[in-house]
Amino acid sequence: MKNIKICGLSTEAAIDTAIDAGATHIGLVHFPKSPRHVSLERAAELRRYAADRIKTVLLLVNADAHLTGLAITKVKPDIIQFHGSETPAWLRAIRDKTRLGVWKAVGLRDAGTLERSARYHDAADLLLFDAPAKALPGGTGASFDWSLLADHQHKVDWGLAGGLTPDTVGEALAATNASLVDVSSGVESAPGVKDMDKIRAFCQAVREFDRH
Ligand SMILES: O=C(O)c1ccccc1N[C@@H]1O[C@H](COP(=O)(O)O)[C@@H](O)[C@H]1O
Repeated sequence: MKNIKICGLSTEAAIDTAIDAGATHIGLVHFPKSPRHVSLERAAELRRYAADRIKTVLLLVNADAHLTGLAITKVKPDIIQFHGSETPAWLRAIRDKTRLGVWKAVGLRDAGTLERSARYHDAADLLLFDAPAKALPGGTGASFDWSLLADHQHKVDWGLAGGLTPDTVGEALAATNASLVDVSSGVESAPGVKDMDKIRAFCQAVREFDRH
């Protein structure tokens, strides 16, 4: 079964919807420039609310050591998703210190970017391939050329993100066979406002793919 991460949640109702719909992970974004930003206090509340019903992923972008430490202590996520230009050494240090799961987002521009992502192989537990960063590093609804991933021999666990929607996720899975899909803006009615019907439809589309 494919893993499903619904990212950028900010309400208890959206967490319940994601769990009921069969998502495996929720994402909480702590990045002030994002329309989905939640304070560390709110992220901690939401994480406590989700408890062990689903894996909680805390998303940070180029946070410094102080903020990263504070975020981990307060929110106590299962996994941290680094979505900026964090280095392999930084990821290794976090993993060694915290024993948390460490995911690294990689903006996939071309085959060269994919080759260079190998530098994270012994630093991250999962690579999340996303569209290249623009004004914001992610959560923009932009997708990329999935054929880049089609015949690649992956050496670590990996997931697919970037512009996925309930209508496109089946095609994306058929093109890439990703074991995890991650969506944010594709299940919203406006930036930062999750749409419960779209969350359900997204999860249903993935489960339909699983069945065939
Ligand atoms: O969701 C955000 O606001 C966000 C902000 C900064 C970095 C990453 C962000 N989200 C991640 O971006 C990808 C793709 O999002 P989308 O589905 O294209 O909107 C996904 O990994 C989110 O976790």
